Amino acid sequence: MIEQFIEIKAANADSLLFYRMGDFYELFFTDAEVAARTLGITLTKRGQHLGRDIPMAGVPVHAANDYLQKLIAAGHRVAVCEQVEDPAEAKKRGGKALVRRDVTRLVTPGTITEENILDPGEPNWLLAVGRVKGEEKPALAWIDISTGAFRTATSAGERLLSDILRIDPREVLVPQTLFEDPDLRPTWDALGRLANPQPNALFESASASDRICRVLSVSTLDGFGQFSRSELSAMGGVVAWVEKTQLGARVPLSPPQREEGASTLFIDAATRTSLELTRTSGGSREGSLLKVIDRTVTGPGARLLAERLAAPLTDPERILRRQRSVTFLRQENALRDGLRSALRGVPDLMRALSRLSLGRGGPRDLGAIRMALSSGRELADRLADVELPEELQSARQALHALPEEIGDLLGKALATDLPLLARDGGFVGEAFDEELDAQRALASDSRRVIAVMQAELAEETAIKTLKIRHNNMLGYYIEVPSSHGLKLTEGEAKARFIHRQTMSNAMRFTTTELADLESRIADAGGRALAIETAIFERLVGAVLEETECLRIGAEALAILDVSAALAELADIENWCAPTIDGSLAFEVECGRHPVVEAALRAQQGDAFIANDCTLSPPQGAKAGALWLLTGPNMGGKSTFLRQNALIAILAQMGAHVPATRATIGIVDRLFSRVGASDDLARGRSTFMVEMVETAAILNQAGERSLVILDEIGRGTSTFDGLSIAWATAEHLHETNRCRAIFATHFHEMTALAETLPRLANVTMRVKEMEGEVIFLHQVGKGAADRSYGVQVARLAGLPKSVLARARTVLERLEAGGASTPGAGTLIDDLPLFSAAIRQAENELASDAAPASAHEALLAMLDGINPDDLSPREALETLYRLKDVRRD
Ligand SMILES: Nc1ncnc2c1ncn2[C@@H]1O[C@H](COP(=O)(O)OP(=O)(O)OP(=O)(O)O)[C@@H](O)[C@H]1O
Repeated sequence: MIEQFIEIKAANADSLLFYRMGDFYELFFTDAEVAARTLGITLTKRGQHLGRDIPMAGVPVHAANDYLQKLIAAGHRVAVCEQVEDPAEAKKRGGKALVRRDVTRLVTPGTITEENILDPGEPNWLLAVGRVKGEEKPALAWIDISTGAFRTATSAGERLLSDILRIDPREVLVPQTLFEDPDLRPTWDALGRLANPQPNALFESASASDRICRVLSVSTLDGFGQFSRSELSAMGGVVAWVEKTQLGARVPLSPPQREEGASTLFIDAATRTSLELTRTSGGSREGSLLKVIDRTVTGPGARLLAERLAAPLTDPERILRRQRSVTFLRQENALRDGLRSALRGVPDLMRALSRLSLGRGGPRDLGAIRMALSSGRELADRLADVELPEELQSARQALHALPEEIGDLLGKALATDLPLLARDGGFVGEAFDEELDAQRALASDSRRVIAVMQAELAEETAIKTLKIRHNNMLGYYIEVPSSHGLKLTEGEAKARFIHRQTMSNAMRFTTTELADLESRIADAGGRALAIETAIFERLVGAVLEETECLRIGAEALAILDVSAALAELADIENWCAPTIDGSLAFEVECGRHPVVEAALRAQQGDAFIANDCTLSPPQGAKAGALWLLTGPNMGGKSTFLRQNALIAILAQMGAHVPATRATIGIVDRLFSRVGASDDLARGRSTFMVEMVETAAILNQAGERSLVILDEIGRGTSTFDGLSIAWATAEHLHETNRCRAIFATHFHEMTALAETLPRLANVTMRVKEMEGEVIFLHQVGKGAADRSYGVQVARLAGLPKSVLARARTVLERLEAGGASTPGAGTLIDDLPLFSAAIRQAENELASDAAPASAHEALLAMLDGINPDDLSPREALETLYRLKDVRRD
């Protein structure tokens, strides 16, 4: 057996092998060790191989899905190996012949379909990258086999990572040569375990067309548009992987849809992470913008919302088409409520359809389609006779076009309570199939028929205590007390009653009639199941015939859900419909940050303070404005920066926005540099990360971009930082000419307003009362004169002694007037240093023993608090120490 395992494992080396043995999937060797570690199951051993114990671990078949889920989540792939022949067949080959086994399915993160493994609100994209020689730009193709969605796009080297992150796939297939391309190394490193290198052959562009045509059952791809060879390579790769993992099952793919690069707002990887659109920077959905705005009531709706949020549009007409649906449903309260309650509980039609198509579906999936069809009809009725905006009109049309006859057929065929698996039977309702009803009647009538037979036999034999019973060994039998048993073994009765067993106090018999009845009952059960299985296949076939129509209907349901959800959100949260046009305007009146606002509300803290933002080209100017935002720590600068970026995203995804009024001239690229984090894995310090991201912005932002920059240059010395921030602001203004907000603690930069005409100074207001600062969170014209860092440090709980010392240092620094006075002056002025130095100098002057000079230096060192020193001050202190030693 272990030889069979080794052979199958060798063909699936990069997967954990689930090897079916009875009611368990067993894992052996290192697979067993990995599984035991990941799943917390017991590691045992079974036999020996090459003189060593074979490690083994197993999971029960009935609970395999839960274990699969954990292994997939941990980034593993699993090959499920089943028995592929009847044990009886194997026996025919010889007593010891092993039952044939083979891999029947490869489970990988991007190819799962199980309802309990999938998240209902998230798509499960499998993505492939392709790039052929002679074509510079890599292409992407991605499929969600749980719904059949199939997309493709052309990317570019520098934006490959951001494009991949926008799609947010569960698995990324990469041709081996691209995986080894040093230029793309950082992309694969950033993707980590998601990237799955595969042999180049999988991505052969020449054979890709045929493969895709075969899967889509078409003779040519021409009808779907012209694809580049790189696109074909990516599409071929992703389709080949689906075929490989699904091992021949028919995948219900929809025709490939091309996404034009310029049609979506470009959001680079760092921006996407820092804005926490669909996940927080910690990776969780909780606390993301998506979580806060999601009011959808169905899984497909939640997925569509996430998709729209991840890829806002850049065509005003397409945006407005979506926005009009939201505005309409916002006004039509009653209709919206009705739609939402009808949508609640509508099952996930596409996922059910996909499972049926892959041969992994069951009666409940048919039930889901039955229910989705009847809900679709109900929703279409609700929308009938209403004057709808264009997008909703198309949705209504799609719902009207849903195949009524399939709904009726399923309605008639299916019972109310449905089992998970077809082989469990009992899912076809009564009066659907005569033969089935007859067989069922026979099976269920058996009790009555047996009771009648028992009464007749008791009368005939005059044995009142005669019973007909059943057990697994004998099946049905007649039982009489021993005292009567002999009667049945003599005379005429002997011919009729066939002796089966003698017990201590009873004897058991059967008759030809009873045996007949028994086999009829057993057959009836089997026959009923066979009829049901055939009906199941017929129903699945009929449903799959209508795949295209059902898919369009499912999309319509998702669109209704998203539009109604965004309308509900806008209504409850009091958002406004932004004006969208092709200008360079950016006007937000009373804008809010939806996530911070929700958090403040949840904490029952202060109300969120709304703020205006105007980045439209100032009078007479051709390019947008640059706001230089100063203000205290904790004043709300980052919140303000982010909220304006989020408003642009929400506006361009077609939603209403958290403001009282907004006009957004299309933004084509959005960049943000907010918050600092190091990237130790890639050997980059915090400052380095900041500079790399700033470089990306300065090199890419154009007139139509929106840029938000938070505290550029804080990770280095004051002068260096200020110089970089200064030059960056000038570059943004003069060269990039984009709309931008630049937050900084370098108050010196406010002087730039004198030379840069489109730059305006704004500040977060604070009030000082009895030495305390009160953050007003209000943005107003002008510049801040200080950062209130020490006050914020107090709020954070820094020790009192440190705060007192910091205040003294600050006072001296401010009195000095310069931004970084020489540390020498400071040391002289501030008591701790001067005391330490004086002590050291005294001790050296009095010709103290070297030990005491040493101690004096130690005392000086004790007096230094490195956190309080700027790099320059630190250097000066060092010289000072050296000087003391020289003296
Ligand atoms: N407009 C607002 N209304 C009410 N509270 C706000 C507002 N903006 C920010 N806050 C509150 O102030 C906190 C700090 O905001 P934020 O992080 O934006 O400040 P900051 O100026 O960027 O601080 P730092 O300079 O220290 O990074 C937020 O967590 C939030 O609780």
